[in-house]
Amino acid sequence: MKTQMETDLKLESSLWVGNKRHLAVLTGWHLRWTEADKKNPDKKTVSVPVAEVVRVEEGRVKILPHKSVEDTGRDFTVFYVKRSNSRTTSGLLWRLGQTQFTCPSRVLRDQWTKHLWTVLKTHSPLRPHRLLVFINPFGGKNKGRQIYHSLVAPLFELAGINSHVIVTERANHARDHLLKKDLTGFDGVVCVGGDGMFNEILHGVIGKTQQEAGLCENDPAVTLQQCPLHIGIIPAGSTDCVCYATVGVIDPVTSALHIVIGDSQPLDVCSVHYGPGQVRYSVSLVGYGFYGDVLAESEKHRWMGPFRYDYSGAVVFLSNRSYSGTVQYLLADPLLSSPRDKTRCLSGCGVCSRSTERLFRNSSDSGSLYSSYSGPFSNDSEGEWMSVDGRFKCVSLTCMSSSCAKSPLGLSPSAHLADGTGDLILVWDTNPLGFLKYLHRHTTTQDQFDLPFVEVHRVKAVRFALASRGEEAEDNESLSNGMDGEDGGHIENGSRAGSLQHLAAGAKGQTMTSEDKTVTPFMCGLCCRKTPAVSVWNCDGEILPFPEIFCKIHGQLVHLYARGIEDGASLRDCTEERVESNTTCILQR
Ligand SMILES: Nc1ncnc2c1ncn2[C@@H]1O[C@H](COP(=O)(O)OP(=O)(O)OP(=O)(O)O)[C@@H](O)[C@H]1O
Repeated sequence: MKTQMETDLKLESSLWVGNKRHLAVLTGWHLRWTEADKKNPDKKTVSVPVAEVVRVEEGRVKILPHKSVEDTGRDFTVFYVKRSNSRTTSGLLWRLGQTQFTCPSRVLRDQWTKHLWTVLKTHSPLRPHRLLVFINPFGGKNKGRQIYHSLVAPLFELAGINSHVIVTERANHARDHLLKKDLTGFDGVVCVGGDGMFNEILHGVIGKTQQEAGLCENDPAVTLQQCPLHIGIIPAGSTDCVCYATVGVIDPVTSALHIVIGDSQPLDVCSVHYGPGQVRYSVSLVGYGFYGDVLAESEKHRWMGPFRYDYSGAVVFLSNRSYSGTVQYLLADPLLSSPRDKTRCLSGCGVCSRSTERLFRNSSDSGSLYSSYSGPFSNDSEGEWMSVDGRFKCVSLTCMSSSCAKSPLGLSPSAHLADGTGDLILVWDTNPLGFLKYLHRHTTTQDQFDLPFVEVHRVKAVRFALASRGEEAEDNESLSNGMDGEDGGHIENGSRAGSLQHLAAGAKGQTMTSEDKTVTPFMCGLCCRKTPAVSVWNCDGEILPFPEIFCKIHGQLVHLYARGIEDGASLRDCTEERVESNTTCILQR
């Protein structure tokens, strides 16, 4: 069915592109042009969604090496998003396409530009006009400034975006600025850096929103206010996992174009409450055990650069540790989706869009999540609380697939960006070979959950408590016994029954003793029986100083300038083959 916009705004003319006559058509949704030569059987149509038109300018416009405009009175230039395949990753790269049209008269030219500007305004209400940009000059390979000024700033300028740029001088500079300064007039915040820098900005934006709403973000019972400022990520870090999982490629030009056209991707955020009333936010990994130990170990080897993660991973793997604890989790509705349904959260994801309505319908009473946590377990209206205890290699919670270049499908390949849930992955204690198999599957397309010692649950909240010292001693003993003769199966030394238990007990977080915090030198677990009792939590690359935590997922708390991972196969069918050859691609890296 045609919309009002489509029927009202149809414009069709014969225009020149280069030295060839074309039939150009503008509807409410698309700008299309096709070569008018009836004899040419190979003529192609270029079809650009209006939402992906970056800029329309009168005259013949060139932007490289410097912007120049030649106005003959009959020309106009359209800049738009053009897709191409990436040679290095599986995703689609976005580039700036440019086409010059020549009209038979100035009147027709004015009619075309006026119509294009009108549809652009109507279609893209979220295009930013003013942005606050933070550049971490020391992220990744120290190229943040260069990436921004050579690849991103020219696009912002072309799109008429006014940017206020701050090069950070210390860690938490961006977060403090966001919390303290007046942000009136800004449409969004841009992070030029890696995941650590994004996390800083995430804390600043969420903190500022709650501050202005008069809400106490440390209180897990509070329903946090959705943040009005969009966040854009220009990848310039070492891993750039959040960018990869929300855009599909790590490419500054692609990300800049998503910002320019005002794409909007809602994102779930996990609040992690620990210690006496403290909170941190996570969008990718909250991990205890292996992932906590790898982070703690890698902090000692920062001088190695990004290689420190591989090195520390190997060291921690060889230490063969496992930890006791009790994990309690509030199950999400299994009828809506499942972490093993083999779907992927792609651009326009049905699960996320169905969740949008549900999340906002329930937002008025979602504070009751925490009430269920502090009281006895029950099958309340929010879902079912479950409890398991035993020894784990790792306990991980992720709000997204957490895919990255090294693990293209991620920690939980079917996790959704914006459905108000997270995936809890419990890897029970197993022998080193079994655990290696689990880790290796992250780098392949094999199902990492199809192992007897791994389970995954789609959840809305999680609580982790340490085992009591008595239980732990027992566990350690059974660990040493269980080591012998196991091959890939998990070592049965805890309760996996999913028994319903009382949550009130131990609700207060236990702090680590100084003995727990002391880093024991890692040694091969096969020859070293005494392992430390407590690990640390890795919260999106930050170490949490308390092992007992409560996590709650806040559906769609923030919005990114992104649209989720595009399905390359379907887009290739509908756009790439129809792009004509004389369309130039500028700003190519
Ligand atoms: N000027 C600065 N000096 C020192 N540290 C900074 C500065 N600006 C930001 N930081 C901090 O540097 C940390 C790491 O930065 P960033 O995430 O950009 O790069 P990275 O660690 O190389 O990449 P990734 O996080 O993707 O692995 C962030 O936690 C941030 O708080």
